[in-house]
Order: sequence, then structure tokens, then C-alpha cells
Amino acid sequence: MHSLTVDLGDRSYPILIGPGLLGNSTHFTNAIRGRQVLVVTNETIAPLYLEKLLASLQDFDKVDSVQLPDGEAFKTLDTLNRIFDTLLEKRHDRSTTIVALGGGVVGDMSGFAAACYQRGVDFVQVPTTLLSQVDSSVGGKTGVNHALGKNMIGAFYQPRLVLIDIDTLTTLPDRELSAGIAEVIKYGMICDAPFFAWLEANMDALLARDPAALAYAVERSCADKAAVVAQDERESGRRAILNFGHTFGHAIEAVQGYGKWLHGEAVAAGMAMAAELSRLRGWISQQEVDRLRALLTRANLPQQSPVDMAVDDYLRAMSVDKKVQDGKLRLVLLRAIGDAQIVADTPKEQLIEALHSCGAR
Ligand SMILES: NC(=O)c1ccc[n+]([C@@H]2O[C@H](COP(=O)([O-])OP(=O)(O)OC[C@H]3O[C@@H](n4cnc5c(N)ncnc54)[C@H](O)[C@@H]3O)[C@@H](O)[C@H]2O)c1
Ligand SMILES: O=C(O)C(=O)C[C@@H](O)[C@H](O)[C@H](O)COP(=O)(O)O
Ligand SMILES: [Zn+2]
Repeated sequence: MHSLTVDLGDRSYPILIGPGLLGNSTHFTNAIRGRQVLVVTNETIAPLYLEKLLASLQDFDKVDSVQLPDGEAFKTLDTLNRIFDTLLEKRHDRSTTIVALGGGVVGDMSGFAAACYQRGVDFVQVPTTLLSQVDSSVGGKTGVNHALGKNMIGAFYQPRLVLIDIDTLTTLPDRELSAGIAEVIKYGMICDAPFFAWLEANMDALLARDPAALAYAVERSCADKAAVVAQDERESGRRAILNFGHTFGHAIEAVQGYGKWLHGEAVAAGMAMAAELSRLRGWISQQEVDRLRALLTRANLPQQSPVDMAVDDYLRAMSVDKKVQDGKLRLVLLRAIGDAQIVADTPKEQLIEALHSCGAR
């Protein structure tokens, strides 16, 4: 088992990574302070992993579970209410711990429910997709979508433990594996050039689900993310680099309708757009853009806009991005592979040219 820490003072917590962790009760008994637990999962994950998790929670006095409908389209305030309904109907008090068993959708909603229920209860992340293991379970961004924008309603709320059982990746559909790889590639692009080179050398092993390659990619991604989050927990500055490709990607998700494009797919296309913009600005070379594009292609990820999206669709959706300040769009661009910078002065013509170069109408 590999262990790292997200260093946030008295809110620091461990990330445990390895095979077989779901069946080990010790990690839960060590991290959970009270005697009550609510497991939040969904209809797809429950038949695969709920029984195993419940067996590891046998020592607690009161363990309930709730199964949410599956899909990004259900990452809403309405679905959140199902968690609150269960907590109240089953009479969970303030000492309860919410355990999120699932991908980023379950994790983001469970974390937000934990932040809100009786003004805050403990929370543990058990991520089961590659994307949630390398990204969403770490760092405490929680929330739900709004029709007008991604993750628009939420809170920063840190878990007490992130338990990553990489065995769960064996059942993940190929398309979801690729979506997770998009966020892995992101770390290489924004802050870890040696990792980017490692991904170029090991993409075939990752796609073949080689356990050692997957474990390494999860560990390295979590380490990269934990370092950024420890510097700037609430995104007042540097943390925004984790949003590389997301201003474009979130526009794709919202305009297409949540769930049509997977988050990781939208981020992949968004990273290609941000890379093109960085090149137009004279910061990275065509060769660096080509390296990103080649890696996205090998990972079976898109790098072009949906055909039916026009530049105006992007500009409208991007104008509500959470990084907008005083009406000014802030974007994450690249100085080089492995070196991201946040900029507020992108010329509109360059932005439009970058969008066109990725197929936006
Ligand atoms: N909080 C953050 O920092 C952060 C970071 C990145 C992404 N996100 C959010 O995460 C969400 C995307 O997460 P995701 O990619 O995990 O999607 P997801 O949660 O929708 O899961 C993808 C699909 O895989 C299924 N699934 C989950 N685990 C499985 C397993 N082991 N075997 C088989 N099927 C399994 C799910 O039921 C779902 O159908 C988005 O809402 C995105 O905004 C949040
Ligand atoms: O943890 C972060 O910070 C991120 O930006 C990680 C992203 O991968 C993630 O998709 C996040 O939810 C986007 O944040 P948002 O603030 O733009 O909604
Ligand atoms: Zn993301």
C-alpha cells in the first residue's frame, strides 16, 4: 500500500492507495470518529462493491446506504435531497460519517451533503473510477451542477480519508478509463513534465490496465494534486492551474447537456484548445501542441470541439466560469509542458482563433 498526506494543518488527511483496500476494515475504523455511517453510492456501483464495503463497516453501530441514480445529469440539488432524506429518515445525528463509494459524481455530491448536513459531518472518499482516484476525491471541491454552469453550487469541504482501491478499476468501462486518463495527462501538462514523458512511454500499459502502471499513475497524480491543494486550498491563486482545459471543457459539458460528453472527454478537448491558445500567444511550440495531441489520440480522447458548437456558444458559457473576476475571463495557459500560468489578458481574437483551430464553428 502507498500512502500520502494532503497537508492542510488540522484538516490534513491520508490518501491510501493499493489493491484490496475496500475489504480492510482497519482503515475505516481508524478514520471514522463516530458510530454511525451513511454510504452514498449509485445503482451501477452498488451491485459491484457495496456488499464488500458494508462488510468492512460491520463494527459500526448504525450503517445505512443510499443509491443515487447514475449519471452526470443527476448531479443536481434534487438528487442531493435524496441523501438528506435518507439521513433524516434513518435518524443520523451529527456524529455520522458519510462514505462516498463511486466516481466523481457520487463523491462531489456526498461531500457537499456532508458539508451541509446539520452544518457539517465527517466524510470519507472511496473513489472507484480512475478520474475520481486521480482527481475528484482529493482536495475538497464538492458540489452540484446548475443548468447554466458546471459545479456552480458547492463548498470546499475536505474528507477525513481518501481510500483508493485500485482493484475497482478492473470493472471500469474503457471509455471511463480514457476519461480518467485525461486528468492524468493534465498533471503532466501543468506541473510535471517528467510525468508527461512517463505517460508517453507508458500509455499502452495504462490502456491495457497494467496494475503497476495504473498504481503509479494514481500515486503520482495524487501527489501532484495534493501539493497544489496544500499551497492554495480555496483557489485564491495557484490552485486554478488544476482547471487547465476546464473553462472550455465545462462549456462543452453545459452546452451539450450534462452527460453527453464525459467530463474527462470535455477536458481533453479543452486542453487541446488551451494548448492552441498558448501557442498562438507565442508561449509553447507547435511541437509541444503536437505532443499533447498525440498523447490524447493514443488515449482515445477527443481533441476537437463537438461539431455543433459555435464560438458564441463557448463565449457565452465561458462567461460564467468561476475564475471570471470583474467580468474578465481568466484562463490557464502553458509556458511549456509542465509549466502552467493563469492569465487574465487573453485577446478575444486569439481565443476565437484557438476555438476555430479545434473545430468550433
Ligand atoms: N471535485 C473535484 O475536484 C473534481 C475533479 C474532477 C472531476 N470532478 C467531477 O467528477 C465528475 C466525473 O467523475 P467520473 O469521471 O468518476 O464520473 P462518474 O462519477 O459519472 O462515473 C463514471 C461512470 O462509471 C461508473 N462507475 C464508477 N465506478 C465504477 C467501477 N469501478 N466499475 C464500473 N463502473 C463504475 C459510474 O456509475 C458512472 O456510470 C464530474 O461531475 C466532474 O465535474 C470533480
Ligand atoms: O481540484 C481542482 O481545483 C480542480 O479544478 C480539479 C478539476 O479537475 C475539477 O474538474 C474541478 O471540479 C473543477 O473545478 P471548478 O471549480 O472549475 O468547478
Ligand atoms: Zn476536472
